[in-house]
Amino acid sequence: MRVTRLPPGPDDRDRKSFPVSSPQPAPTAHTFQVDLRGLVDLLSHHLYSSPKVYLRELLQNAVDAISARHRLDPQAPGAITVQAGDRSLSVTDTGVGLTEADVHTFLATIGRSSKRDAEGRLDAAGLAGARSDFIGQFGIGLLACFVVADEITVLTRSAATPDAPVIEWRGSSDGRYTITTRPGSAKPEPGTTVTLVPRADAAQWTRVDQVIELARNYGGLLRHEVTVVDDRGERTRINETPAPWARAYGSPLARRQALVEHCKATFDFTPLDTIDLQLPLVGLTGVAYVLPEAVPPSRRAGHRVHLKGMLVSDQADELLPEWAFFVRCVVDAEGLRPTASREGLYADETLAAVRDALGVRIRDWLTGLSASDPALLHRFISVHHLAVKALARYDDELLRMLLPWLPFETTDGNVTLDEFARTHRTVLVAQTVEEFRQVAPIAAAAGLGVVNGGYTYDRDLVHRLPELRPGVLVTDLDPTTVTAHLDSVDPAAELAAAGFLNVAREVVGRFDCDVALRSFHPASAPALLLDNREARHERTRAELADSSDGLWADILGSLRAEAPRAQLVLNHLNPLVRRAASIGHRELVIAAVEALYGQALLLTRRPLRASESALLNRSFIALLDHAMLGHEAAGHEGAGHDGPGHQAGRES
Ligand SMILES: Nc1ncnc2c1ncn2[C@@H]1O[C@H](COP(=O)(O)OP(=O)(O)OP(=O)(O)O)[C@@H](O)[C@H]1O
Repeated sequence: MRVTRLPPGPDDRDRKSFPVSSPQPAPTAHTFQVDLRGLVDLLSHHLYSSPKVYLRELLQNAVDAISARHRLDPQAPGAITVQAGDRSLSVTDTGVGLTEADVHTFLATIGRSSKRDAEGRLDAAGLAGARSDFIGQFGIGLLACFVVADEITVLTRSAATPDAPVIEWRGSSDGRYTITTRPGSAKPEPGTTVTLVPRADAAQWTRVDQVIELARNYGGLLRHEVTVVDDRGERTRINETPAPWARAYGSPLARRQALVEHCKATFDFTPLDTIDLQLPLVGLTGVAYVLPEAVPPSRRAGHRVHLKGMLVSDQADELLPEWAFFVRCVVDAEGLRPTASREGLYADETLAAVRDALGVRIRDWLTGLSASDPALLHRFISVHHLAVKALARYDDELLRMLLPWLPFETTDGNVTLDEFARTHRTVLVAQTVEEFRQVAPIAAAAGLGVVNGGYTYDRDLVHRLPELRPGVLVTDLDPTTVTAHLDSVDPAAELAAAGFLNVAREVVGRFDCDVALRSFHPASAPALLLDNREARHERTRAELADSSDGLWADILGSLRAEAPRAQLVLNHLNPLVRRAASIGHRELVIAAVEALYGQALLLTRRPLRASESALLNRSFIALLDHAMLGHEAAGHEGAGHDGPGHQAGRES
């Protein structure tokens, strides 16, 4: 390998020097030395993800060489043959070939590429030609061969200079190379053959079955014919051109089936649908396959991106917007830039524009389905409704189009918001799943319409309903709304229970909770605790403010907000509540209220605070104590078969 000595730059002559007392000795120029082994180690361990990239680099050089030859002669043959034997591997192309001078300049100079001009521009003239013809650009690709072999042999004949001799170049991983002129018969036609003898530890990468698999993976979409030949002369065709989505088929159904097969072979799933992708500005074509099963949005997308047919990445999640996690794509593009390892895409403005444009395409497919194939849309939504909801939150048009299809959990069952709003002009939103579970049956019995807003995205989406369906009112479920819709009890019963209710208010008032007596179904439920998140936060804040002092208490105090108090609704239809309302024993009433409150509290399934656990404990002990006292008293009277509740009911 050669390291180019840098000529003195014009700046060296013009550079101004600072005044110094004695003349300085003239600086001596030196040249960087390159330790090729160190460089190969860097590439193999830090740039490339696996030794297998050697084949990609060889295929890519062959493709570029054919492209360069086609610039000279569009009729020239374009074929690549990989010979995979037990002891060596070679890649032969019918490309432009190299003269001896080319070999010194391009092949043997690290970082030099015929695909850029001397200033490093990609749109160089001459052999390089237009950038858009080539995949390579960095001038390091051939080094990937040293990851699997210690020596590379290149036998080449130039098409650009037909009378130039056949050249054999042997490069070694220690940095030395030799050049030999060979007779014309050694390579009768223009083109290049690169041969490697793998090191013992890398032999697995050049075995014929591995080579076929790698060639299919990297080169399955190459536009020139690629064939792998084994020791016995058996030929395996690697690619069929054009790409599956660009071929002509007898019918739309035949095309559809072919793409389904392609998806199965590539991603191992049967797609729900396929979306054609085309962005002529960057020469991109391809297809997005819709996943038949839901995936967590955080899962990496794994799109396959080819540049000019050559696979660059099979994990390119930056190709589509994050929300499009329900598709997997295969695309082939002209105008995207690979990174130097050629295992990812360079994150430039073009990639950002491509991502946006592909996002629009996928969104259009989605919105178009509602008109073209409602049954498919239905299936899609039942699998991917979370993805669609995530998307619809930020996309008004999509929300408008898909709202009629999105399912929500409501007091009418699993229905769409549109359907729900037809029967409930006021839509109440429970903010947590627990709140919904607890309140929904009672609210439904009272004729209220409640949507479970406890799931990700649902609350936000329901609140946007009035924008799309004017006249519908959406409001968060709060305790007073529910209580207002439950049947009130008749004034005489309310009066009779007044003493009991006063004690109850005293007991639960300490927990910032009001008490109401109502009749509601199911009658088996003695009490309902209506509470919401804001009210709870407000209470926690107030508690903290009370227990802190100084500045902290002032800060917490200034955050005070008007939040609805919790409400304990006692059910007058419930026999236990009626009985509790009729007893006059103050301590037993207190224990009963604490127990009713505690039970309603447990049904909310939220974590209990220390004071609430203490209340539950207290009421349990008090009731137990009371039951045993009652039992003893009954024993004395010789009426030991009455249950404790019965006893308690009789005390007055
Ligand atoms: N099969 C080939 N036929 C003709 N020229 C070749 C062939 N393989 C390599 N070369 C020449 O050797 C140069 C260096 O190749 P190398 O693979 O190291 O880098 P590159 O292809 O230019 O860029 P990259 O590092 O991006 O792959 C190429 O620019 C090309 O001029």
